[in-house]
Amino acid sequence: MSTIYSKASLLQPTQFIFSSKSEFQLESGKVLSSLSLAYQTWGKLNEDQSNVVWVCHALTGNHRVQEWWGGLFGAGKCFDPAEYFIVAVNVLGSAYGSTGPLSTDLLLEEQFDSFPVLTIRDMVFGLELVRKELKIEWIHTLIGASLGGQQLLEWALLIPEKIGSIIPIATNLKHSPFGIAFNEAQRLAIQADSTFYSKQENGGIEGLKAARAIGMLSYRTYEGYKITQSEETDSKFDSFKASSYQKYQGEKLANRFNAFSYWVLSKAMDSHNVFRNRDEKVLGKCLMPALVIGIDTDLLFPITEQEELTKQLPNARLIRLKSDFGHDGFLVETEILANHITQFLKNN
Ligand SMILES: CC(=O)SCCNC(=O)CCNC(=O)[C@H](O)C(C)(C)COP(=O)(O)OP(=O)(O)OC[C@H]1O[C@@H](n2cnc3c(N)ncnc32)[C@H](O)[C@@H]1OP(=O)(O)O
Ligand SMILES: N[C@@H](CCO)C(=O)O
Repeated sequence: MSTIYSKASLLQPTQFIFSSKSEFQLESGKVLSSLSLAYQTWGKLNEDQSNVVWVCHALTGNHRVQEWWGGLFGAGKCFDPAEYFIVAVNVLGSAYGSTGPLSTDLLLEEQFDSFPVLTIRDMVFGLELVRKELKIEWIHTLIGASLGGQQLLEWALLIPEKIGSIIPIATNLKHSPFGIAFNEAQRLAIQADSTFYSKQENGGIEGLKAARAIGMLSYRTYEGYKITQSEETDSKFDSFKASSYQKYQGEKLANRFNAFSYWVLSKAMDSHNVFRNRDEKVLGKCLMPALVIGIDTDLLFPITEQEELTKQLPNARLIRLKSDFGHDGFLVETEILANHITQFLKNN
């Protein structure tokens, strides 16, 4: 195990690696031969350890929250590191330093397309290891959207007595048939690239680009594309802006991610079901205040899913966020999000 905890007193985000040489048991029954989790802390843990804000990131996000949620985290923002001790872990299976399909310290039979199936619960057991390493016994606020919200819910069910409040955004209690179908369409695109099976770092990269282009359709909306990708002229019959946008988004992801992690994380998203092997009233034990946020145009995690979540959590309030940007609204509409969160933090 390795951390340099005292560095967390700096007001700059600081990166760490948690590592364990012990086998890590997965829900599938398989084990990972070793485990590393990249994480970041930002701010200072106060004396009574009451100021922890823990962030769970979405599919292709990472632990460096300032890079993708700068509207919520930073000096003068609703989660200001001068006030809060902000922790985020790069999720197990991802591509930003945590154990994933490209980790060279894994056995060969665990790498590339042979990386074992992960579930959201596996990810949360990874978060638990980091929490224990940091000796955090109380999380003031746990926040996460999309796949991050799925982790949040699983974690809140695992340690409800250690969590002060939760902010699940654009997420669900179990992944829908529609969501699984979207993920499968993306995995089919990856599989259609035969280099996915070549046991090389860049394997499946063309497939990944196509997968991202498909994914974008589930993250955005008709209206969003109309606003950003409409042509200025009616004279065109080819080379449309919307086409080059789709290609660009594929390239952009391919430059910062890999097909194997994308595969594994999308499978984990599919696995999400808080009711698996549990009672149907299980949410009743999450008594902490909850600010549930949904986006009115979200196709992938429609607001009916957050309505159901709000109904099942004993102490929850639902905010319906208006956005033209669909599911990705949680990354785009940070000003409105920040207003609601600031109000929630004042009241709890
Ligand atoms: C620094 C990092 O790597 S952050 C890593 C963490 N990433 C994440 O957490 C993932 C979450 N983030 C996201 O999904 C996205 O970044 C979002 C939702 C926040 C915003 O999406 P973006 O792709 O940045 O915005 P948007 O959809 O408006 O596209 C803008 C980009 O498309 C380009 N673009 C727009 N229209 C077109 C077009 N017709 N043809 C080609 N390119 C186009 C723009 O030039 C811009 O390029 P840039 O990103 O290189 O500046
Ligand atoms: N834009 C988000 C979508 C999934 O929530 C991501 O890439 O993580």
